[in-house]
Amino acid sequence: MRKRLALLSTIFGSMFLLCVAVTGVAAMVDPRTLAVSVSVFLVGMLIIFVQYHYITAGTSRYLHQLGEEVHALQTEASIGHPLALTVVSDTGEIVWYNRKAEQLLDGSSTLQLYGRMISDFIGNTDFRQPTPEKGFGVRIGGRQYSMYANEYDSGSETEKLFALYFVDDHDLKHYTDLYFKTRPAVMRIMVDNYDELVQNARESDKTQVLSEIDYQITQFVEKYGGVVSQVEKDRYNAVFEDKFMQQIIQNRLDILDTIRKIEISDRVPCTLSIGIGREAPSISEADEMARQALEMAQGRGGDQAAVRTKNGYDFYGGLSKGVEKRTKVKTRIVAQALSELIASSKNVILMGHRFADMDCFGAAVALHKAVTQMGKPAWIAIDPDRNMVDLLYRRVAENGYREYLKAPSELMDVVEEGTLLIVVDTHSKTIIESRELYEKCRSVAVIDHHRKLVEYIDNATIFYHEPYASSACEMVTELVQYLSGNIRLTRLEAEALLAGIMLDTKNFVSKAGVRTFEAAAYLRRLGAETSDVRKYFNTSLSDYQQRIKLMASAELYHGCAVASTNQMIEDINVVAAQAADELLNINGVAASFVMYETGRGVNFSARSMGEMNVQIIMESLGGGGHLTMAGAQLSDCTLESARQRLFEAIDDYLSKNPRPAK
Ligand SMILES: Nc1ncnc2c1ncn2[C@@H]1O[C@@H]2COP(=O)(O)O[C@H]3[C@@H](O)[C@H](n4cnc5c(N)ncnc54)O[C@@H]3COP(=O)(O)O[C@H]2[C@H]1O
Ligand SMILES: [Mn+2]
Repeated sequence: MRKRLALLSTIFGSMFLLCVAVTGVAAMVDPRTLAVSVSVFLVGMLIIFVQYHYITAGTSRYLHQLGEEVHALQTEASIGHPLALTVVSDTGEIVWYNRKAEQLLDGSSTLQLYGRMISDFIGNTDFRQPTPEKGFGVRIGGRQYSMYANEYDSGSETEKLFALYFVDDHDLKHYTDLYFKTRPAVMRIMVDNYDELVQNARESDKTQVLSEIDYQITQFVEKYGGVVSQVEKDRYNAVFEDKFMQQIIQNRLDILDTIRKIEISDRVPCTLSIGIGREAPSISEADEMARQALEMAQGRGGDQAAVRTKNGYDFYGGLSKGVEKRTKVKTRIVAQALSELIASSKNVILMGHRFADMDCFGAAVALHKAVTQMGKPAWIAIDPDRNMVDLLYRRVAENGYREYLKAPSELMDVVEEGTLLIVVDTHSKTIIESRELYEKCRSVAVIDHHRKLVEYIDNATIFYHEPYASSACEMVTELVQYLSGNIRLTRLEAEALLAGIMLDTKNFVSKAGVRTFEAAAYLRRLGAETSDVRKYFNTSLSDYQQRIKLMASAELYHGCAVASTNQMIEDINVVAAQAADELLNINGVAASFVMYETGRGVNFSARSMGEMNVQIIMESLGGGGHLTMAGAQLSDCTLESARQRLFEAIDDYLSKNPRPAK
């Protein structure tokens, strides 16, 4: 409007100038007309002036009126706005509110809201902070609102004002929440050692034990409002609403403890493995996740629960040693499959983990014999300089194996389409002897006894994984008896296997089960003597001295012996492993940890007497292993910060798994 008035004044201005010009010209042509011209000009000017004034006054009256109407409309719009709106001072005092806000904050009472504090309604939500994208979540009168704040700074001395808008999205939030809380979560439960229980329990105990297990599982599921069905004699499937599953997880799956407490005459412990699938887009996917999780829980030795979420796995329990499986049905099936796989391959490469020890080397040597007896060329991939099998390696090389022991790089050329790679004593891509060699081989089989890691070789045709076995050598001793071709091992090969078993069981002290002794007996029959095998473990005087020094550096931390060295010792891997073994002999030591610098970082050797699970502690540092024997490697890390991280890992473990009071 103002623009138009400006236009008008320009027009009037131009007309004025035009009149002056016309009058001037007229006066020059005939001075007599001057008087007339001037009079006409003046009259004209008067009319224009009056007109202009009139238009301006009318316009501004119109504008004023319009402004008032708009103002009234604005006020009315705010007052009657469908959203609740309040204006509060910087301190939170209510200075203005609309009708909706009156209803919202005051209900039916006629109490004035002016002067009351907004915090009486929204609690301690700080509206002065920048409003989050989806508003502040506030709860008023049992309903949920999103509150948006708009700051108004008049610039004057007076304090700031804030307009607060309340959007009622109660239903949206309520039902979203309900959706997440009631989404189905699936649990698969398996009795770890059903067959052993049935075989070993007395007839009179049998039914009682089995019905006790059944009763406890049903009770547990009912307590958390789930439904359960027994799908096989030793398997149950249950479905829960996710909020109850969360409670179950918060209570750290106490059903594991309940079942472990069931007493059986033969002292066979009774344990469960549980797999849980949560946060899946559909129930069938949740079930699939539960299946994978159950497999994982079993692969880690049973007596534990694995929870599969969209981000990976969480584990609970896993504190008992794992129950031995005595039936060898699986071994026979695997042996058959492996025989077929070997028969259909062109050649075979056997490979263990980096810094090969007697367990992986022994297993590789015996399998090498089996494969060559089946008529296929085979090699063992082992770094000749970086291993822990010094004496055994030499003995084996001297006895006809020299041409078959190759560094991984030397074997890259023999890999062809039909090459089979058999990985022994590890199932992790990160600690195998050679990643390049592994990646070049199309066909892979894995034979391992370590507790399952989340990162594992996932493309294996045969994944023979037995966390209950003491060692890879125990597994291979059993396998060779079932492989086709009637394989006969020589005395040296039997010794290599026995060395592996003795290494991993610490001379039949830890993890040695019925099957371990059966395997040892078989090897003994082939001529292997424990006293001869012991010689492969002999160390040099300097290693012995280093070990004593290392042990002397030990300090105690919450029942754990922690020793470390930053000296470069030649056979540090073996020295550290042996020091860790020996530290367990100290009274009151439940676990031992030995740390050593490698030039690239810090390595750990961890051992336990079975009461603490060192696998879990090492796993939190990126390593793994067993309940009683584990390790980890931290790269780019100083000894001191490694020590700190170890202490934190121990603290964390103990806070979740307190040691039973003695
Ligand atoms: N990043 C990682 N991820 C997953 N697992 C990891 C890991 N780092 C280490 N581990 C596992 O932890 C276990 C302990 O390793 P550590 O080197 O202390 O102890 C090794 C080895 O150093 C030690 N050893 C070798 N020669 C020895 C000897 N002559 N005397 C005594 N101990 C010996 O015997 C142990 C054999 O243990 P085993 O192979 O069954 O299992 C190993 C290893 O596979
Ligand atoms: Mn091993």
